[in-house]
Amino acid sequence: MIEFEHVSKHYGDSTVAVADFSARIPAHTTTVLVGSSGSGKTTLLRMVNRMVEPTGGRVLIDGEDIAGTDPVALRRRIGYVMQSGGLMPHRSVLDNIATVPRLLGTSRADAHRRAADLMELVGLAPTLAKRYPAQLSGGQQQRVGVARALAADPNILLMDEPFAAVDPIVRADLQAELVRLQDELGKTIVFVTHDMDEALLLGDQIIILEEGAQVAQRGTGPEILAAPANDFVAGFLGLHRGTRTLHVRDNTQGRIVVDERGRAAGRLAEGP
Ligand SMILES: Nc1ncnc2c1ncn2[C@@H]1O[C@H](COP(=O)(O)OP(=O)(O)OP(=O)(O)O)[C@@H](O)[C@H]1O
Repeated sequence: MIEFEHVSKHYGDSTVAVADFSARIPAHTTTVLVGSSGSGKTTLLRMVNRMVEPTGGRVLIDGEDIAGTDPVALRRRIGYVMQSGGLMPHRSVLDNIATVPRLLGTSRADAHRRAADLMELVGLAPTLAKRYPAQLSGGQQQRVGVARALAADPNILLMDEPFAAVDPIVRADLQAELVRLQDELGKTIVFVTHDMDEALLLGDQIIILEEGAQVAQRGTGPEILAAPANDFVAGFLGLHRGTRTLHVRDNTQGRIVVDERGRAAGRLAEGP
């Protein structure tokens, strides 16, 4: 479990990226931080692997304050996937994926074997192993990024808008793959996006952020769809524009979520 306890982040005198944020991210689930540009999502994500140090408050992983851990060691046991892929351009796909296991002392042969398995896991053909990142499509590069993040078998996976730069059809493929992977692997995933549809698809828990990482609402997708907390959330959901395709409907078995054709897409959990 990851816990944010009253964390804040100030830059200089005037920028408050994060005012006062607290949250619990349960293990083996996907939590999506969603909000508009500049709301502090990336800042929060990077606090988890100490790429950003909070100005105040604490971040705990399994009860341990990470301020007392070695940041390099911490980063090697947390997977991190960025929008840009962040692949090393002069290294092959296989070497890119094998990077962290090699740094952790795994032999080259073992690291390559593991990398080949991971390529299969994320849906990359073995024939791509010797290519360089520039010889891959955007979607393939993001798959390499996911495989690399999984290479050291981390419990935690941080994903910062990993699918934002690819076209909508490839994005839908990557999202579906992530759902499948997560079913199989059960990682603790923190996923940042500004796309509410992506949040609804991937998030067991969704935290909607306003400027300064103020929490506008948190809950499951169906909970948020059923009862948007305020106008900001309703606006974010696109309810004012009538563009949202999922709706909540009451039937004899309780409240269900239905898609644009009225087909049931899920059941709304009973509140406490
Ligand atoms: N190194 C920095 N120095 C100064 N200000 C920063 C720095 N990093 C982020 N900020 C500011 O902190 C605020 C939150 O930034 P952050 O990148 O966390 O937002 P975000 O929600 O991830 O946005 P986006 O969706 O555009 O990536 C912004 O106002 C940003 O300009």
